[in-house]
Amino acid sequence: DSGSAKTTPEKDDLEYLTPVSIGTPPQVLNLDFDSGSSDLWVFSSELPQSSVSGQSLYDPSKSSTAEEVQGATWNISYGDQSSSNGIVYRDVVNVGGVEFKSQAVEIATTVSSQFTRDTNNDGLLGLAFSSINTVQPQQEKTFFDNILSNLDAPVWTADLKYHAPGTYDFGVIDKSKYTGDITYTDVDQSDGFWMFDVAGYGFGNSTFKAAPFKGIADTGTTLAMIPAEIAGAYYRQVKGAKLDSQQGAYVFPCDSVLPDFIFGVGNARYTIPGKFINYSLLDESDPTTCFGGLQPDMGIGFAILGDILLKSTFVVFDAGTESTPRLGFAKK
Ligand SMILES: O=C(NNC1=NCCC1)c1ccc(Br)cc1
Repeated sequence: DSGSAKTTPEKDDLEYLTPVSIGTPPQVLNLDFDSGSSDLWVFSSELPQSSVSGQSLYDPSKSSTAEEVQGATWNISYGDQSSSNGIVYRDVVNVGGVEFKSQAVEIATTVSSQFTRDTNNDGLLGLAFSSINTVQPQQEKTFFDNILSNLDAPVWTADLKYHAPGTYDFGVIDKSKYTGDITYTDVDQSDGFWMFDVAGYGFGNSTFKAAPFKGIADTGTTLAMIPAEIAGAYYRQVKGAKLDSQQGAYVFPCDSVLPDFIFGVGNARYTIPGKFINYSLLDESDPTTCFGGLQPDMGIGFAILGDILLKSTFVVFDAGTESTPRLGFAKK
């Protein structure tokens, strides 16, 4: 099997939403594909109306193939302090033409206010490793893990774009989506994430610095959270940039010209255009102050390489054969 699903950015590329078909007859929900978590959960008919503001709801009672997983519950919180929890059904799930008949579909009975406010986001589809799935008492597998043995190749790929729709592919590496070679690097999955070594960085007129640091490839995080000293050195090149102590984030005049940011994977070098790093207005009421797409990580010991970085490349998430999983990066 192989399949391809179009993914569409919300305003400012805050997140990318991908249609997923669940149940019989199919109920289509738009989910946030998240390589930083491993639960597939959806807004559901079981939520109090006060928690729903326009989202599409999965109603298992309307699906002839839905079966409740007796006694199973889930409870997740994300890096941005959002959270959700609920109970578990199994049902047929189809992504871009690739189907799994008994996927754990975690239905929300509670969602935090960030999710309620995010009116087009109907839930998440986790694509990190199944070792961090939160279902209890028996952990469930991710959609990718479930379909892996049926895929023509043990991979999924992300082709995210700046302010434009992209694609998530499963089971195939589409040569039309990248140029040159794919550079692969080993993944350490021990924390359940797609964690890899960034070989170094460069920006503006400074030469590339071979200063390796670890990071996770996280399609569910909007920005790129990098080591604080690197973020500091980058914004020192931006006239008027400052660390907004209230946000704990760098802001700068919106008319700033931001340098490109180079990152290394193995011997390869990839460029995040400065344009991508001029992420958005800090708030709609002040059109002169903008918010950076590169921000300091919170000292958790590794970087969180979210969409700002991922959208500048074509990324292969490779489960590998019996060997270790790996990540591939290519220019596009
Ligand atoms: O939650 C994480 N990624 N996904 C999402 N963020 C917001 C909604 C979905 C995340 C994962 C690992 C680390 Br370390 C920090 C954050």
